[in-house]
Amino acid sequence: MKKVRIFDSTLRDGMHAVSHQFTPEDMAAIARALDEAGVDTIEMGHGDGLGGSSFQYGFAKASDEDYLRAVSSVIKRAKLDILLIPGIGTKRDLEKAAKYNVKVARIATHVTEADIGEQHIKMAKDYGMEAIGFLMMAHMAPPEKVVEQAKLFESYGADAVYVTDSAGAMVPHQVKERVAAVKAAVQIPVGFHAHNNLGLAIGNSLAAFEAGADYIDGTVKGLGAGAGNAPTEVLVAVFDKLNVETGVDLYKIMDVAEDVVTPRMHRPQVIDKAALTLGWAGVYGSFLLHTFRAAEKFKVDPRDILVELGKRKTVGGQEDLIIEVAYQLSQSPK
Ligand SMILES: C[C@H](O)CC(=O)C(=O)O
Ligand SMILES: [Mn+2]
Repeated sequence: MKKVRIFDSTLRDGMHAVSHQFTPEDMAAIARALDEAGVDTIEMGHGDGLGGSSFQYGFAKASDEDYLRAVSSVIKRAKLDILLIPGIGTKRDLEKAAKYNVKVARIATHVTEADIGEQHIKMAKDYGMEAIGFLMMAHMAPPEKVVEQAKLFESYGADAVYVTDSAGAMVPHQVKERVAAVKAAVQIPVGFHAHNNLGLAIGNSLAAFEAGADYIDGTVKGLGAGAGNAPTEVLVAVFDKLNVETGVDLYKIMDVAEDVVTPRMHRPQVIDKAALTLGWAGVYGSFLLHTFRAAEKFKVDPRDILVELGKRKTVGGQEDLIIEVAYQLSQSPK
């Protein structure tokens, strides 16, 4: 029987959908339920990774350490995972994570900037963690470039590498081309992380699996940045129909969705016009909340801001440009 490893990021990407306001108790309740359902790997933390709680990225309800303590104390089977963007998270954050039995560190860089993750991959390995390179905004680079960058991560000692559709901007053939090219070029497992801005998160995840992806990301109820991610419970059902082993109990993960996560959601996870614009314009998912705030402040249509950010090919870390774009749009003649 074929197998796929499911990474659930409800407690990390899902934090974007609740403005990073899950409490440590919320996280512990969801983590316990995911663990009992058989999810292989559970990612947690601020939506922008360790160290993300800040004026720039939005303050979380609690500190990284409070979340780590709460979640690590309830997990029995699953591997605990964190995401770290070099520059937002630091060595000290990794050190903290190691103290709380974190087993997997995903080091996230823009798709053309794997080199800024070299030290962090090595540090994570030194802490005995599984270290994974996470190439964000993969739609912005052609397959050859994604391969070049994946090979860099492999050369730094990464245990796996991800093709990440941060903007939910890819259609299935683009996912297949990138995943298949990376799979053919590296010796390590390849993962795929979808966003649902074009309604393709499940379809793209399947395309990735068919192209050879070994690891697939989901979040319960699809909770995540923009229109969210591939819903874990749907992934489990679909893989089951295809006779692909996930290790996750389907009824239990459905129950996690309905009984544990839904009551804690701030709004339904839908493809609204802003999220659809993110996918269509190819803009970074975590820009959405900042865009709403700027649109409100400068009285402009959030879609105009997103389209302009797409034209300027903005990447994670350029959040301050959102204000600038909103201001400029508010000054331009109607
Ligand atoms: C920090 C981002 O939210 C990482 C991620 O999940 C993505 O790029 O997608
Ligand atoms: Mn994401």
